[in-house]
Order: sequence, then structure tokens, then C-alpha cells
Amino acid sequence: MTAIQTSGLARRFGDVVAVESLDLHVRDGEAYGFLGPNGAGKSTTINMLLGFTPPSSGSGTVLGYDIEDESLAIRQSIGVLPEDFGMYERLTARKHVQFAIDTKGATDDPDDLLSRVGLSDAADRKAGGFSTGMKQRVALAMALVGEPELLILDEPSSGIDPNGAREMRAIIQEELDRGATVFFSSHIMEQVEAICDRVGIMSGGRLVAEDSIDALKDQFDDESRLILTVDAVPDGIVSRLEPVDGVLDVRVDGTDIVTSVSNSRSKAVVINAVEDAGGVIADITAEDHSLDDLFAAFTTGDGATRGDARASRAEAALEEVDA
Ligand SMILES: Nc1ncnc2c1ncn2[C@@H]1O[C@H](COP(=O)(O)OP(=O)(O)OP(=O)(O)O)[C@@H](O)[C@H]1O
Repeated sequence: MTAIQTSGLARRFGDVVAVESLDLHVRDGEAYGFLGPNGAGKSTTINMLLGFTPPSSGSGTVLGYDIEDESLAIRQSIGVLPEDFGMYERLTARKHVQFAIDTKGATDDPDDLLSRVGLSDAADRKAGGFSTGMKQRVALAMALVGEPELLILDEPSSGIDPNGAREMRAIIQEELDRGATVFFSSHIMEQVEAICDRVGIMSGGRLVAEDSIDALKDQFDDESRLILTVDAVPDGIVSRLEPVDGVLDVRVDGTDIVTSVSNSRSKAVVINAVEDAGGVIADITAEDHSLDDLFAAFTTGDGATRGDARASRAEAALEEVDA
């Protein structure tokens, strides 16, 4: 069975198209990273999957249940860590978890769950005094109630310190090991890279890529990144380099001119162009692409055509897969 499937799913808020013709396929037992910049439509998608926001058009199923007609069954069967989790200030951490257990008719021991998320010491404290990270841990404990087949986690690591993020990763891995499907949105690329089998990248309400991280990276195999550190960045260097044949992207980061080039011939042209523009090159670095680059490539529209070009490349690649 497909854990999550949507077809032409869309949601508009007035003139704003939050999600547009979304076809999502999350397989049983996989860890699926749902990525995208702020405002890309991730939370709106998750809210549609949970039945909190009705779609403007399109359809979808979660664990085989229809997202519009069977949302109650969906919420009973899955574990959710929502984006904005409101807590009852006067209830203790344990009471929160017990509430989730009772609601689901589950038999978990709340103390076991609080121990898993590292909150044993705070079990009897009222949530009103909790830090953001502690609230997030309570929310995760509540999501884990009843060993759900599917966990939907919206930014699970937000507000969590690096140790907490590592523990969160370990918990997600444990859940995967017992056979659960994990669908989570995140801005933390290391976390996504460490956990995910596949990622879907949203941009402007559309799914611009959906594949394994390795497969997406393969699309960049013929490309490399060239970083020129200069004493002072020459005026207008971005618009000067962008038209150079083989240059896929240019941006300036402090005194670094960061370019993606499709062949080594272009590197020499870039270096010459920077020097011709009066740049004194202090250092040259060539780098492989990281997941951050990949994310930027699929989601940024700045630097003129690059984001669009990448998006169309991604679409072309996906069409090939579909064909
Ligand atoms: N209730 C609403 N009313 C009006 N516009 C909305 C509403 N909810 C979302 N939007 C708009 O829809 C778009 C997508 O928002 P959404 O929250 O889904 O993005 P996101 O990818 O989850 O972003 P973030 O990473 O910042 O949480 C944005 O332009 C947002 O302003």
C-alpha cells in the first residue's frame, strides 16, 4: 500500500495558490523528507492530509483513507507532530501524553514515552514553563502513542538543540526499524540526508522534484562548484558571469564569488572574467554539491533563470521516469 498518495491536490487562499496540482507518492515504510523554503506549501499540504484544511481541488489518501471523507480515521491511525502545537499550560507533560493515549484508546505507558524523548525529569512539571524544545519533545511523545503505522512530523527539530536533534533522529530511526513510515518536513539538510530514503522538494506550491537524494545529486554530476575568493567583489560581477556559456549559477557570499559550472572550460572563462572585471583572486576552491546546493537549485528563482532551469530539468527528469 502507498502510505500517502495525492492526485492534483490544490489549495488556494483567495489569490494565493498555496499548493498546486500536487501528486505525492509516499511508500510504505520509507522515510520521506518534505522540503521547501518558507511559504512553499508544506504545512498547507500536511493540513490537507490531516483533514484540517479542505482542498480546493484534487484528492488524496492516507493509509488508504480518503483525506476529505475519512480524516477522523486518518488522525486515529497516524502520529502527528503539527507545526504549531498548542499546549495546555496547566497540564503536566505526563498528562499531555496520557491525554493522547486516552484519545487513541492506546495502552502505552506515558513514562516510557517521556523517557524516549528525554523528558523523564520533567514528567510532573506543568507545560506552561517549558522551553520550545521541551514542548516539541512532549509533542513527539504524543505522536509516538500507539505505535502508529505512519508518522507525520512537521519540522520536528524546530526549537531543538543539536543534541536533541540527534536524539530525534535516533527516535525516527527506531520508528523506521519497527516498520513505520515517516513523512517529515524539515529545513535541516543534514537531518534529511541522514534519515531520508527519498525527498520531495516544494517550491511556490509545486513539487519540483521527488526522488532519492542520490538520484537528485546525480543530475548535478556533470557540474561542479567554483568558489573564487577575491579581495573585493567587482561591481556587476553576477550579471557579467551569468551569460557565460556553461555557467549555471552565480552568487556572491561576502568576498566569495560562488559559481556552478557545467564544464571545466567554463572555469577558465569565469576566472578570466573576474580578473578582467578588476577582481584580485586570493583563493580558488572547487567543491562537490551538497544537499543545500540541491535545495537551492530547485527552489531559488534569483540569479535569473537558474531556479527555473533547474526546475525544468527536474521536471524533465521526472517525466522520463514517468514515461
Ligand atoms: N490560512 C491561510 N490564509 C491565507 N494564506 C495562507 C494560509 N495558510 C497558508 N497560506 C499561504 O499559503 C502559502 C503556503 O504556506 P505554507 O504555510 O503551507 O508554507 P510552508 O512551506 O509550510 O512554509 P514554512 O516553511 O514557513 O512553514 C504561503 O503563501 C502562505 O502565506
